[in-house]
Amino acid sequence: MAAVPTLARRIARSGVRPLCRWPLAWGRAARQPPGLPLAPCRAFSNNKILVELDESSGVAMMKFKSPPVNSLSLDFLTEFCISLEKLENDRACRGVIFASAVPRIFSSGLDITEMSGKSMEHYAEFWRAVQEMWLRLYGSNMVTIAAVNGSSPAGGCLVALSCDYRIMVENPKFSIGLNEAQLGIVAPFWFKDTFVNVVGHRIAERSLQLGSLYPAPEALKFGLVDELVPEEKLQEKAMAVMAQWLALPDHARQLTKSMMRKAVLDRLVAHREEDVQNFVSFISKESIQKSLRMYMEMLKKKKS
Ligand SMILES: CCCCCCC/C=C/C(=O)SCCNC(=O)CCNC(=O)[C@H](O)C(C)(C)COP(=O)(O)OP(=O)(O)OC[C@H]1O[C@@H](n2cnc3c(N)ncnc32)[C@H](O)[C@@H]1OP(=O)(O)O
Repeated sequence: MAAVPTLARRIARSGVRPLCRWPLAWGRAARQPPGLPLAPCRAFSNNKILVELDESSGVAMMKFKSPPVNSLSLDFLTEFCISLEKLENDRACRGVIFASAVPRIFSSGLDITEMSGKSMEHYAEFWRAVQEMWLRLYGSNMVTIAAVNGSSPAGGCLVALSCDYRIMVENPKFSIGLNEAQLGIVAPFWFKDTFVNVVGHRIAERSLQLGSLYPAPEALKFGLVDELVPEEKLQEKAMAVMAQWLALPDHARQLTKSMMRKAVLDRLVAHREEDVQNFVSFISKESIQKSLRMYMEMLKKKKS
């Protein structure tokens, strides 16, 4: 399997820079009365992701900072996996909240430029990184909460669906869903499985066939997200939900999570290379490349 060495090499090459070891403005520091000693907070950052871990609560905040739209490029996915692995191996960390540092967009999904006009080798490397991101996030032992502070189509929706809980800003201009069919492409079986596990078979089947994107209030109606809050309450709400989930013993929660998700994870692990080959042969078809080019053109025209 070429997958593991390739990603491992990219991880080894990538520099993750420690930023500081004291509290930052988003967590306890913001709530702590003045004059009291502050619990330590560790932060690290790479080019596209910023992580702050509050050691006293065991909660990390991972912020996506890859403007203009937090698209899931190969570099983004590699940095995401490195950051998640660091937290997973850190005994001080029990939960992660994911949010965007880019206004109005949580993530625009897979970076279309990684799937268009590139070599077969590139498509294979990119797809392995997408698989790796999902395997690590869906299979994480930590409590994972998506604080969806903007639109979140396709791969962005998958990130949110892979978490344990989703809180979205109540703005109806923000939409979420697996819209792959609108691009003329097909969500793979493990995107579908993850979706079915959240919303059920019927809603997933209809939404996938139509490539539906749902405004936040509609997404709430059928459980694609768990709750809506005003933007200014999002962080506070995510911390409160996290505290609820962390109140349980880790081992009981982790074993339960694994019981619920194992079959779906195992299915990709068992067919990983086949899934890569399937993606490469699908995405390199001229008809699919044409659809992607037209979609990118449509995005550009929408602006003018
Ligand atoms: C057998 C296997 C089959 C294959 C399975 C593949 C599964 C695929 C999963 C995916 O995730 S595909 C990607 C789907 N994503 C989308 O459809 C979102 C597209 N983007 C938008 O709808 C909008 O950009 C937005 C996110 C709602 C933001 O709108 P806004 O008006 O704020 O910004 P824009 O002007 O539209 O975009 C700015 C800039 O960014 C470029 N861009 C947007 N999204 C992507 C993307 N996903 N990948 C790459 N680039 C993207 C956009 O073209 C603009 O570029 P410039 O014109 O400024 O150069």
